Amino acid sequence: MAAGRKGVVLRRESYRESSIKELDHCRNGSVQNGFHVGKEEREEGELCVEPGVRDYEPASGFKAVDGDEVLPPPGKRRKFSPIVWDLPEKEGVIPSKKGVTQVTTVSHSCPTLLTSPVQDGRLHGGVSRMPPQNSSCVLQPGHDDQEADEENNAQGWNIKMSRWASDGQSPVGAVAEFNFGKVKPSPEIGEFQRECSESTITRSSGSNGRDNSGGRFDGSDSEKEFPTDFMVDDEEQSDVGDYACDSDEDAGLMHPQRNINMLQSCRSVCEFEMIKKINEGTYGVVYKARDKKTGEIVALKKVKMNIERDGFPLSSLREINILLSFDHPAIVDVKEVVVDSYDGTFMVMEYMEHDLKGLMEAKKQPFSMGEIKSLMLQLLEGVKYLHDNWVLHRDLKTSNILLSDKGKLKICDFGLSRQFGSPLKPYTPIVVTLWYRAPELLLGAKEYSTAIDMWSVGCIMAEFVAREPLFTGRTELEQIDKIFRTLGTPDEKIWPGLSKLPGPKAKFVKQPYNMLRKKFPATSFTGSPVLSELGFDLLKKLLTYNPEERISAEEALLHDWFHEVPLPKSDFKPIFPLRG
Ligand SMILES: Nc1ncnc2c1ncn2[C@@H]1O[C@H](COP(=O)(O)OP(=O)(O)OP(=O)(O)O)[C@@H](O)[C@H]1O
Repeated sequence: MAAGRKGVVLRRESYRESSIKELDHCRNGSVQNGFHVGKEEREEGELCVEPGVRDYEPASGFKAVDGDEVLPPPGKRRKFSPIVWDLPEKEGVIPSKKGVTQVTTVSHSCPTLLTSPVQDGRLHGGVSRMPPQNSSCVLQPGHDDQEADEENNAQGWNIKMSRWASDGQSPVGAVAEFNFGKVKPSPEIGEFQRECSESTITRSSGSNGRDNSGGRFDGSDSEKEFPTDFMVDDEEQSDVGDYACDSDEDAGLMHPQRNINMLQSCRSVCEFEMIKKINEGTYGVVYKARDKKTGEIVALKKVKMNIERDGFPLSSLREINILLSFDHPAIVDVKEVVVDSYDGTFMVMEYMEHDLKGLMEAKKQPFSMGEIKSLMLQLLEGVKYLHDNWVLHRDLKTSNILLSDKGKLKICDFGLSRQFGSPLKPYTPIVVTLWYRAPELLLGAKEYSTAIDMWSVGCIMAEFVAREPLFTGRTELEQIDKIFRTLGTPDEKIWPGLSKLPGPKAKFVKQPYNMLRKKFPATSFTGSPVLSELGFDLLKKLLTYNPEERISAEEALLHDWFHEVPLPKSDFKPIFPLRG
């Protein structure tokens, strides 16, 4: 295994119980994180997330399955620590001490992630912050949808259990899904404005909107409809976090069993002025918007509700969860989560002027080699940070890399790569992602590592230089074929274990030579940037077949190419064209 590579199959030995602050957080109406995850009755190894900064803190560290102690990097601080790497004793369920499967549930008004015990395919009480009995809570044990399988694991997320493992390995525990009533398609900007101006707010006298009930609700309230609307009036918007409804109960802001005013955790999207729609992806529509209070320009990503399953996509929850927890200059910053009156949930992100895909298509001038090095350094720093924090991005591609007009790079779109390889969704042709997919995945590897991201980084580096994607297959077979034709057909000698991979048994092209250098000649007559020997060496190391030998982000950052002239350019001139 290449130095610096982390074994991604981890077993948590133990962890120090964190103090439970989420209830207070909600009551205090903090809008800092606007989102939190937690549970009141924690079992060993359950998701434990809370808002606020705290140290990364497994008391006794993690152990890789091969027994090597793998400690998180010293001195790393997270906003909070959302990811727990428990490996279930038995694939298929998320075990807990009591042998109870944990499911993840989501509040309708603010994506508060809750975990609750499930037994016999039913949610069981005992956890006070549960949705009401009549909130169309649908348990789907043994759901065969791959996404659902993975969603089951969102709270005890574990790479080994992810969709990158085989279908057979995918856990098939129960999944809780809540039908929160209205699901509205993504609104256009005009609709936002209407929604915000037509709506009204009712204030409760003397109430600051916080949970003053002291848990006064009892089980009898659980028969009530769980209203999904709450109204906010324009005029009241300045009073952020200080509004409430006539009665928390009537407004549905309190769940009878939760004792939490969930609304207080999230601001309303009406506090933002929509400027334009930037893009629409598989999981969300992204808008450019202005925070009416601060004037700050932000990007709002509206989470697309899962209409068929009528629920909050847990892959989006995971994205929110990860992005709220990470803090790195090369990872897009999610500031908070806001909601609208139709169950809409938006991630408020720092706004970036470009994504690399759009920019490379629109930009007439190629990036200079100094700029390419700077972009690669930033990308590798971001990927190293993810890998240091035990996260595989799994969907690195140019459209998921954002760039400011000053050349600051940020990785975005977390939690979506789990859709990789699932039945095609109409919005995103899978071929797009296929292009960056590592050969071990194409060949059906059940175990994988950080190396899959490094392959994608190699494809991106090649694209920076050539200004076009490197391998552009339309199907998995075509993708493999294109890779083999360029890099040579691998064999057991250069990739031990290859023959054991389950992947397609098709007869692949026999290409004995690596033709990569032909695509990236050392000289150019067109004036486009050329890869030096050192640059080509790094590219080759990124596009190495054997994942065990593929260069890690840590190693790549130390590569001599970055010390060779032209040096990485630190001062980008404003990049044009700006997004239209
Ligand atoms: N913070 C941001 N600032 C500016 N633009 C952004 C931001 N985040 C996302 N975008 C734009 O929106 C696009 C889609 O975003 P994102 O990839 O997060 O959505 P998605 O639904 O997950 O897309 P995909 O179909 O690729 O999975 C990006 O390619 C980028 O152009």
